[in-house]
Amino acid sequence: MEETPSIHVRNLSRQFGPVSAIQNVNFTVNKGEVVGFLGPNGAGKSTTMRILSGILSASSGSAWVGGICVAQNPHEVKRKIGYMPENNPLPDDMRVVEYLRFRARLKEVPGRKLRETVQEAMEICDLARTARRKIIGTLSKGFRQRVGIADALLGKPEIIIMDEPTIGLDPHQIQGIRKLIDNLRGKLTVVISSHILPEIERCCDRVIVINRGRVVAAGTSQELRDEFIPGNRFLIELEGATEIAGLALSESGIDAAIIEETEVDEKRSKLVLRIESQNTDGSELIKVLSKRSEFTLLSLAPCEPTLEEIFLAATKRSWEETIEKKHTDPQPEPEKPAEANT
Ligand SMILES: Nc1ncnc2c1ncn2[C@@H]1O[C@H](COP(=O)(O)OP(=O)(O)OP(=O)(O)O)[C@@H](O)[C@H]1O
Repeated sequence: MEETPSIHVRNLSRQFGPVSAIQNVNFTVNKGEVVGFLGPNGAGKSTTMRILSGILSASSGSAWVGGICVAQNPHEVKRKIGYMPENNPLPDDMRVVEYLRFRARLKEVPGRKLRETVQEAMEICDLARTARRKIIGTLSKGFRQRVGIADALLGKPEIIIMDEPTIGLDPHQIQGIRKLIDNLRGKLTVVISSHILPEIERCCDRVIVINRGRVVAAGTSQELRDEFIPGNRFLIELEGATEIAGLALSESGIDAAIIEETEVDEKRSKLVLRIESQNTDGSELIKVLSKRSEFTLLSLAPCEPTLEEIFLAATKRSWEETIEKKHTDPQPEPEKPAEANT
C-alpha cells in the first residue's frame, strides 16, 4: 500500500482582493523528504506555507497534511506541522528556555512532558549548552533563528516548514542552520522556502519552483537540469590565443557553445562550454583542443549548471508561456457601438 504523503496540494488558489497570490498550485511532498520551495519575491511562497499551516484559508482548491484536510481540520493540522514564519517575531525580554516552555504549553504539550520536550528541541538546535538562559533580546540573528526552529520542533511535529530560515544570516550562521537541517533529515519531513539558491541546493532532496503564483518546475536538481538546461558542460582553461577556441571546436565538428568566459590573466582564460550531445565524457574535447598549436589546454573538468541558472530558465520559460498565451488567447470582441435611436 502506498504511504500517505506528508503534504498534498491540489489546485490551491488564494486571492487577496484583485491580487492572485497563488493560482492552481499542485504538488506533493513525501514522508521524510527535504524539499526546497523556491521563488522570487512575491511569488506566493509565504501564502502557500501559511495555508498549509492552517493560519490562512485558501480561496479554492485543497491541501492535505499527513492525510488530514487543512480546511476541514486546521487544529489537527497545526499539531502535525511545526511552522517557522518569515521574520519570526520573538519576545525580546524572555529567556530562551522560558519562551520555549511557554510555546510548548500553547501547543498543548502535557505538563509532565514539558521539560523533556523543551530540552530535546534546545539540544537539536544547539541552544541547550550555549543559550538556554539567555535573554532573547541579546541573541544574534543566527541564534534567534535557532530559537524559531526549536519552537517549530516542539510537540514533535511530523512536518516542519521554515520560511526563509537563512535570510539575513552571515556565512557561519548559515552553515549552522544547514547542519541543523541535515540533523533533521530522516526524522521529519522538511519544507524550506527560500530565494537563497545555493542553500537550497545543498540542503534539499527536491525543489519546487513557484513564479507569479504558479508552480513552474519540480524535481531533483538533476531532473531540473535535464529539463531546463540539457546537454553537458565543461570548464576548460586555455593558455595562448584563447579567442579561437570556438573556431577550433566548430572546425572539428563539435557542436559546442561558449556560455561563459573569464580572463584569468593576459594569456589564460577559463571557458564554460555546453555540448549539446548528452553522451560525451570530454575525451573528444581533449583530443581536439590539445592538437591545436595556437593555445595549450591546461585543464578540463565537467561542470553542472547551478540551481540559480535552472531557476532563471524555469521562471523565464513561465514568463514566455504567459506572454504567448496572452497573444494566442481569443481576444474579446470589441463592443458594438450603441445604435442611434433616431
Ligand atoms: N495579506 C495580504 N494582502 C494583500 N496581498 C497579499 C497579502 N499577502 C500576500 N499578498 C500578495 O500576494 C502575493 C504573494 O505574496 P507572498 O508573500 O506569498 O510571496 P512570497 O513568495 O512569500 O514573497 P517574499 O519572498 O517576498 O516573502 C504578493 O503579490 C503579495 O503582495
